[in-house]
Formats: sequence, C-alpha cells, structure tokens
Amino acid sequence: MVRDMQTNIRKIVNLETLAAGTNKRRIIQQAVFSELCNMLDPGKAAFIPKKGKPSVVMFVGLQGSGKTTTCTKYAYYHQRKGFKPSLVCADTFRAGAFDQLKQNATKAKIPFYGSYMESDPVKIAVEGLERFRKENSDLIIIDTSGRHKQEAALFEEMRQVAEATKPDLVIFVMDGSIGQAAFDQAQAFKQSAAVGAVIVTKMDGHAKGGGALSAVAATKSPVIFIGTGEHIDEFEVFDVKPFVSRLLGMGDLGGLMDKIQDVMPADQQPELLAKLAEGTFTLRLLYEQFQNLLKMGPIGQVFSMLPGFSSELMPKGHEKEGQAKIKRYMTIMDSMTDAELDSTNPKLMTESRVIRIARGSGRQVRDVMDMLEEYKRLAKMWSKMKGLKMPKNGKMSDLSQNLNIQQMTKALPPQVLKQMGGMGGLQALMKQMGGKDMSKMLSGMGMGGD
Ligand SMILES: Nc1nc2c(ncn2[C@@H]2O[C@H](COP(=O)(O)OP(=O)(O)OP(=O)(O)O)[C@@H](O)[C@H]2O)c(=O)[nH]1
Repeated sequence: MVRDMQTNIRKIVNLETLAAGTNKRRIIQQAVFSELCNMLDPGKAAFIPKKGKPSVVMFVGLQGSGKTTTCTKYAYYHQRKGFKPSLVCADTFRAGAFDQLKQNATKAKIPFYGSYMESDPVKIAVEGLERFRKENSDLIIIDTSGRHKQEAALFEEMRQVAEATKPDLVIFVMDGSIGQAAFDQAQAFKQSAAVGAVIVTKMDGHAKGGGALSAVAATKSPVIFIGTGEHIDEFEVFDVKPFVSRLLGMGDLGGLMDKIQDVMPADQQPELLAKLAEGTFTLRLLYEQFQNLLKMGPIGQVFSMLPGFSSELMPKGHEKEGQAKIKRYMTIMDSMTDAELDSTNPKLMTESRVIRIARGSGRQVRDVMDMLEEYKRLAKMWSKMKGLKMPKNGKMSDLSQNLNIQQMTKALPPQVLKQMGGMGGLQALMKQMGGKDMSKMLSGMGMGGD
C-alpha cells in the first residue's frame, strides 16, 4: 500500500517542475492528504438499509472490538431515523454477551432476541430472524461471537451464520487502536463472510484509527461509522476528510468550527467582535465565553478536534476536571460586582476584594487568584488582536477573512503555534477552514492552557 501511495504521489507531484518559491512541503502534504482520502474510498458504496424494506445486517469482529456496543449504536441510530430495528444475539461464546445486549437494547427500547440455554448460534440467528420478520422489523441486526484472536472455529461459525441468515450487509467492527494488524484480521473475516462495510470503534481515545486504511484495503469496503465513546449516541457517520486530518495530526477544525458556530448565539457575535476590536477583554466577556464552552458538551471532545491538543493541554481523562474548573471560575465570577466584571483594570482587585470574593463564592483565595491568572493570560492573548478590522455586517463568520496571519501568530501561545506547524501550518489551517471563524477558535483554545 505504501508503495502504491508513493507511486501515485510521484505522479501528482513533480518537484523539479515546480516554480522556485513554491511551498513544496505544502504540496506534498496535500498530495499525501488526498492520496489517503483515496485509499479510504474503495470505489463502491456500502449497502444502505431502506425504511419499510426488511434488511438483515450481521456484525463480525474480534472479542472486545466493541461489536456488541456498536450493534446497539447502529440500531439506535436507525431507530432515530424512523426505522424499526431489532437485535439478535448470536454470540453464544462469551458468557454475558446476551445480558449485555439485553441491557443495551432495553435502555434504547429496541426489541431483542437471544437465549441463555441454546448454544447453537446458527439456530438463534435463524429463530431471531423469523421472529422479527413476523414483527415487521425493517432492520434486523445480528451480533455474532468474537474470540480473542483469529481462530478457525470462529470463522467457521461466521460462515455458517452468514449462510443461514443471508445478510444484506456484513459489517466488520475493528478497534481503532489495532494498527496494521487490521489487514489480516479484516481479510480473515472477509474470507468467511462477505464483509461489505467497516466500523472503527474507540476513536475517542488516543488512537488515530490508521488501521482503517488496512481494513478498507483488505475488505474493499468503505468505513461507514466511527464509535466515539461507550454511550449509545457516541456514534458518527464516517467522514473521510476530518478522519485523514486527524490521522495526519491536523485536527478536525471544520468540526470544531461547526460546533462553536452552533453554540454561539448569532446576536452576540457583533457585540463580542466590537469588544475584541477595542481590545477590551473583560471578565464578563470571559464569563460569556465559559458559558458557550460549557454548551459545547464534553470538553474533551471539543479539544480532541484540535491538532495535538487533547494530549498536550487537556490530558485524556481530565475533561471532567477541566469542566469543573470552568464551573468553579464561573461561581467565583458570580460573586463579583458589575464594575469588576466590566473592568479591564486588574488593580480593582485589591486583596480585600479577593478575600471577599473567595468568601462569597465559598472558595479559597488561591482559587480566585487562579481564575484571575487565567483571565490575565487570555486578556493578554486577546489584546494582541486589537485593531482587528470588523467585517461589514458584524458577523463572526466573516471575521476570518479579516484576520491577518501575523496578528494570529502573535496572539497564539508559542507552544500552540509550534503544534500547528508554525506560520505555514496556520496558513494551511485558515485555508482549510475557509469562511469559518478563527477568533472563536482562539477563545476556545485559550481555555485549555494550564
Ligand atoms: N471508549 C470507547 N469504548 C468503546 C467503544 N465501543 C465499544 N467500547 C467499549 O469496548 C468494550 C468492549 O465492547 P463490547 O461491545 O463488549 O465488545 P465485543 O466486541 O462485542 O465483545 P464480544 O461480544 O466479546 O465479542 C466495552 O467496554 C465497550 O464499552 C467506543 O467507541 N469508545
């Protein structure tokens, strides 16, 4: 695969013929990017179930890949789209598999079928299928057994279940962290059942999911969803560009921007802009930004979309603390006077005021000082944005066109800039974002720094 990729890139990029002064690194990077996107596109789409038309979808994968969890997520996703899904547990190998499916299905109010007594997975699969066909389910999902490793017995079982149920689609579920092992694994499953799609799970962790490239190559089927957490709704339609961006450590800025755009009320945008242009970043403004940030949902998810951020500035597993910190800061600000909130003069915060605010908010003096430090850090960052040219309509979304790179590089903390690939990286990112707005991203980014 790597060799193919090299050949293809050589065809696209001819460095000798490039004019002097062209940014070669960028051109190569773009070629790698688009080549990876191509590799994830097997050229044919996966089977798509249709409402009202009975379809059977069978899930395969090794034990622990997240198969059972993903079955329910897949069912729930379609249920919300108006399907009548049902779940069949044909995993008789792992004790507890049926209970797990039962629990998940009950929570999501999805009909399920399985047995504690029957040990023949084929029999269960066929019985479940018959039952749900009678009940007019239009999406019958069959969860199958896994094994810790690839074993002949497992593949024989898959072959039999597939033969008996004739699924419209077989989905191979793989753990996003398995890397190159994905090729052999996917190929082995493909040989016993006609795998037609791939789902990559546990993309909420550190794994970048590079194994998906191998799975697509081995099965010649596309990735259709990714799992982004243990909960039933932590499931996303696969989107190739953000996935490759993340793979290359470029972050999913598009997704982040959309998210920020969603939570920031449009009528607040011109006001915030005006204040930023004046260079006045008050505590009240920070308070409003905190509110917006909390609305964005699990903070880790937001930060994981930024290049290199989740690990550096918001360590995995500490999202809750980050969120608690923001809430703590907001409580402290609730104990401040309007004058304090609207001032940009830190001298207002005398020692006696700090003590009073700490008492009023039930926090330590140290917490108040921490909050003020955070504020000062952000105010300093924002002050460099002073003199920003306002977009004519006052809309945030048009601001990025007016931001100049020099201004941005000054505003960003140096380690952040480095992570983004310096000035060149920043330029590429701005371009990638198109009309999307940068200032909100900056305000979001500042929050994570400790
Ligand atoms: N963080 C995270 N955890 C996940 C995700 N998908 C599944 N898991 C977890 O991974 C573990 C294994 O998932 P299961 O669904 O039990 O695995 P399985 O492949 O069905 O296992 P067998 O039924 O034994 O074959 C569980 O703890 C799940 O909660 C995901 O997208 N993100």
